[in-house]
Amino acid sequence: MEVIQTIQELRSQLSPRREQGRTIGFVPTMGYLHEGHRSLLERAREQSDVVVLSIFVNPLQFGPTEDFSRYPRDTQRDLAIADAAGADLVFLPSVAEMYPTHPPRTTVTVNGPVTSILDAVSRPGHFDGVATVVSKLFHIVEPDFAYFGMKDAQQVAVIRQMVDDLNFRVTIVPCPTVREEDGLAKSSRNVYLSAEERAQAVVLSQALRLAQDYVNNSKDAIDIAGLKQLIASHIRTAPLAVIDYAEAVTFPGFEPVDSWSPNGGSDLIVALAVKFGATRLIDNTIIPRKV
Ligand SMILES: Nc1ncnc2c1ncn2[C@@H]1O[C@H](COP(=O)(O)OP(=O)(O)OP(=O)(O)O)[C@@H](O)[C@H]1O
Ligand SMILES: CC(C)(CO)[C@@H](O)C(=O)[O-]
Ligand code: BAL
Repeated sequence: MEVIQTIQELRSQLSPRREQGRTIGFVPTMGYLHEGHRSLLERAREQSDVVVLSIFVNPLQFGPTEDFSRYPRDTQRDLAIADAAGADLVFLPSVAEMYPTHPPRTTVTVNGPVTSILDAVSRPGHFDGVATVVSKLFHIVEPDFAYFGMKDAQQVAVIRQMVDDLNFRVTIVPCPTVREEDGLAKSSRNVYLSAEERAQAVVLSQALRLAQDYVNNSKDAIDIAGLKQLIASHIRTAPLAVIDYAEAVTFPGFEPVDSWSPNGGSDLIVALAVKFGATRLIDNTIIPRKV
């Protein structure tokens, strides 16, 4: 496994492989790798000839009061995990390498319903930061396939829209959310949780399961306000939990609806953002329509 810090060196490593007709699979991350990241690398290893991992804590996608400077970092451990999971090249750029002018002179904005709700509202500018860095990384790596986790389902939708609208020649591969045994979605930020917060954080996945059961047991169209109330009441059983949002919107359109029927036109995504102290966790589940 090669560890590369500059754009020029990465391009010169990838060009000959591409010319030999080898497919490139790309897993962009912010590091502090866990089993969720590993599952993306393994999926890339199965599907692509060359697996590229990037580790870059992107300042552009953090708000001024967010955790950019304290975001967990452990490069040596990350490299060992990446190697074991079959990465061929690890791209570890500095902020100056990615943003020679900071703030950057040119950015990418994704518009429409997908960036009008949920994390787009709670984290203003976040998806511009994500779209900008991912488009730069796509231009640098020129992958055939890029792998993203569905824990960040709205991010997947934003990137898919960007890829469609700006004609990137990459196939986005969404990968399922990997969870702890009790259901908590794996996340680099779980490390911030105290023991008490960690124990209570199980309410997120439990609330999603409740939502699924509620829909499965309903014969009629679902009243979304009622569904949201059910989820929120369950989350509030955790005394340390503070709800940022607990929403249910169409998927993949991310459009608000008052009611939803499994016999209707689209799937439903139930999406949560919950704070425990300064730690903000997200999770979601997709409830499919009947086909
Ligand atoms: N539990 C998970 N299962 C599958 N994929 C995941 C999981 N957690 C993160 N990913 C995916 O890994 C990629 C890199 O994410 P990132 O490095 O931000 O990790 P993270 O654990 O989501 O960190 P954060 O604490 O910032 O939420 C993204 O595509 C993300 O969706
Ligand atoms: C896609 C990404 C690596 C862009 O910085 C980040 O948003 C993440 O880790 O999900
Ligand atoms: N996992 C998405 C990256 C972020 O929270 O900034």
